[in-house]
Amino acid sequence: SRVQAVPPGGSRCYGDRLGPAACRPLTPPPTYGLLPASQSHEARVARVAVVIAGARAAGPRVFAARVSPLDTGKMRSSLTPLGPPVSRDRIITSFPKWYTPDACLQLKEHFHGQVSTACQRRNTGTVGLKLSKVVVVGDLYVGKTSLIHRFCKNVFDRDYKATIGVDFEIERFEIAGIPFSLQIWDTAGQEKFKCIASAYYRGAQVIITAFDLTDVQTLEHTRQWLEDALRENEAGTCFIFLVGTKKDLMSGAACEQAEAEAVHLANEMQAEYWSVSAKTGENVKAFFSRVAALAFEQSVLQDLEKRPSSRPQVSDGNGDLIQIEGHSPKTQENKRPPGLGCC
Ligand SMILES: Nc1nc2c(ncn2[C@@H]2O[C@H](COP(=O)(O)OP(=O)(O)OP(=O)(O)O)[C@@H](O)[C@H]2O)c(=O)[nH]1
Repeated sequence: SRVQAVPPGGSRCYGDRLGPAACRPLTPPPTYGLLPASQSHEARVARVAVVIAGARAAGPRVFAARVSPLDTGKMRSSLTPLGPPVSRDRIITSFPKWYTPDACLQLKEHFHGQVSTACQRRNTGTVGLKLSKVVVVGDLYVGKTSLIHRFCKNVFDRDYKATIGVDFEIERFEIAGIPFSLQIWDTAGQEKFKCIASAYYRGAQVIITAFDLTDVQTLEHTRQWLEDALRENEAGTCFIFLVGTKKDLMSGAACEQAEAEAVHLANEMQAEYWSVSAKTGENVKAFFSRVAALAFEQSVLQDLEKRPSSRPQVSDGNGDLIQIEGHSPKTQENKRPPGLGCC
């Protein structure tokens, strides 16, 4: 594809086939994000176009490096608790439940004991200041963008506008009294944009593989999407979700059949299964609350694990205390590496 110039304030569009009308408008970069807030929106749009153009010439790695979501240095400062309070429906006080016990990552109903204690003592380290990365992948037209927009903006657009490359939203929560943010990456399902989108898979704490409940082929393709996303991440570090979209278009036996197939595949993938509808909003909030809670808990546990003082101490026989190396603060409650299924 040829790289096109982006008109000031116009759409993000650099494919041959898609005209500006077919493209999603560029989300204005967040002020704490990748580009200086002092620039006008037009200037920032133009700069994104330049970055994209450079990246297309040099390959997706460079693109990822230039605007890497892992470069959170600038983001941290603005994610301090000084921001506006989170909206009520982003406040999570009890551990959100799974969709089905037949394919869920954790069957427990409460936060891990050590996490609850750390939250009560406001002793969650840097967790409240970090962004947890969530990547949404899946075939074109399955409804990835619609799902994200329903959750983040509470809107639904019936018209299809292909995602070009990637886009992201940041959603702030308060979990067990601690601020927590998800950075939700929407990736393009179209094959020709895959190389750009895949440059953003790295560093994901959560991978959401989406398929259309009305199209069984899109379910079959989720294996490949997951494989591609996992290739960019360390084994066993990601929570995996399999999400069937457009639930409003399914009912009765057909829905049960589609869900049964999906649950079967979710178990093979070690994923948690959810059915949602971006159109009606069914299960959308519950799903993202579950994502946020699992990611939050894992982040707190990892933070506790890193602290030398959290390691248990035993006497060395001479009256001195020594720390037990490599001991995890996790208890029986959470024995497996976070991210692996534990039903
Ligand atoms: N009925 C119904 N339609 C939906 C739902 N979610 C998405 N759609 C429609 O499905 C089409 C594709 O949705 P998108 O969200 O753009 O799909 P996408 O997966 O982001 O597509 P790409 O950006 O090309 O990867 C749009 O016309 C949406 O209106 C849903 O829950 N119910």
